[in-house]
Amino acid sequence: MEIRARAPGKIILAGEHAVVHGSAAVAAAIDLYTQSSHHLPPSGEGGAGEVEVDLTDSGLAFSWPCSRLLEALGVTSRKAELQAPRPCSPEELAAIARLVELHEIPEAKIWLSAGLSAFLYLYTSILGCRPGKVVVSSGLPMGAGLGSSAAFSVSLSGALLTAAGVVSAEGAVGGTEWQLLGKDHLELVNTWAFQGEKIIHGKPSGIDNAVSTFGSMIKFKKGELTNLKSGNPVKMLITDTRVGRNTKALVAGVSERASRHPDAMASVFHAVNTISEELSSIVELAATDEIAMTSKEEKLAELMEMNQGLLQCMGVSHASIETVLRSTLKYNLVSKLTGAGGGGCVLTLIPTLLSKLVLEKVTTELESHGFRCFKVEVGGQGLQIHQG
Ligand SMILES: Nc1ncnc2c1ncn2[C@@H]1O[C@H](COP(=O)(O)OP(=O)(O)O)[C@@H](O)[C@H]1O
Ligand SMILES: C[C@@](O)(CCOP(=O)(O)O)CC(=O)O
Ligand SMILES: [Mg+2]
Repeated sequence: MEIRARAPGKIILAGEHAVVHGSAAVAAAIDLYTQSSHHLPPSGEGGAGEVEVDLTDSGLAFSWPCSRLLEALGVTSRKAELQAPRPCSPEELAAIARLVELHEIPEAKIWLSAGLSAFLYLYTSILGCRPGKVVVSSGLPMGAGLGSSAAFSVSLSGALLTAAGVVSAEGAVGGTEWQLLGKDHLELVNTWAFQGEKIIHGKPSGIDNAVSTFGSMIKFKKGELTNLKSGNPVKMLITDTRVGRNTKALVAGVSERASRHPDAMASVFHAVNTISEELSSIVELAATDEIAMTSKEEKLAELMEMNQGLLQCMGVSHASIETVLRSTLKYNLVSKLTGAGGGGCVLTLIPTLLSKLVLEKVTTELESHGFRCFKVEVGGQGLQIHQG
């Protein structure tokens, strides 16, 4: 029996980093997914066998004998904890890191070790040291600000909790083979995925796993989520600068700056909070004619521009991001980084009245710098399950 779960990536329209320090942020799911499938071993294998994970995007697969996992971690899945995950303790994380180190990961792919640790934690906590195989594949660029770490944790948690019989799919997603979970089950998946994000990010706000689990467009503040009903479709061009970076290090860098300049950074975070609040009410306005639409888009663009300035204050912009900003500004288009910054992806707001020709020109110019441009659908479904 195979259980598949797919979870979307996200864009952050306003509020990244500041959201870690309690400000509001606005994010939306995008139609690029990470898929995890869990395969049960043939019945009767009992406690023997292996736990295997195939990370198809990196072309690497890893396995651990169940006896080795049991010896290192003990029986970690306990029924009561399935409903209320306990955070991974430093001792457990160290034991997991030693299990990851048993495999020689090529230096060029060492960033995978955080994802592997999250996998081992989620697998053994949810299914214990039982044999099984998980295959992960993703349409998201990794480490580029589109929330691949959260989509990884959400899809894994969804597949493993379904395999454990703790959550189950109910309604079908119209015209597809995918099914949705009810609200309580989604809440539980989200709580588990947050533990995975903690292993990968260190100190996540929880916004990425929340939007990947629940989908749609959301405002998120201090763990509280508000669904936003976008009055008109929001069109964004995404530019991947292809400059690799690591969210954990960038989040830690902002916290260090905040401890060096607590008052100045508190003002920056406060300003971001105001921008996110304003942006969230503007996206909900339904503009019914061209004049109203243009005015709405101008306001959104201005708020994005202000947010980008504050992200520069936090020290998370990058020369490649600045190149995108300059290139798009030539065409009167506003951009901001999305996610942790330091490279990765940049959003450009595409006004409804923008001609195809201008869009082509700006895309060609961005691609001439070696960047990759693509358009995404914003605000779609969150976690989806397929059993069969
Ligand atoms: N499909 C995947 N397979 C293996 N690891 C993954 C996958 N997706 C994400 N990860 C883990 O998440 C990390 C990237 O997370 P992060 O730095 O937060 O960037 P982002 O979430 O913006 O893509 C990777 O280095 C890896 O450890
Ligand atoms: C910088 C931050 O706000 C978003 C990080 O997103 P990503 O991992 O770069 O996709 C961190 C967080 O909210 O947990
Ligand atoms: Mg991430």
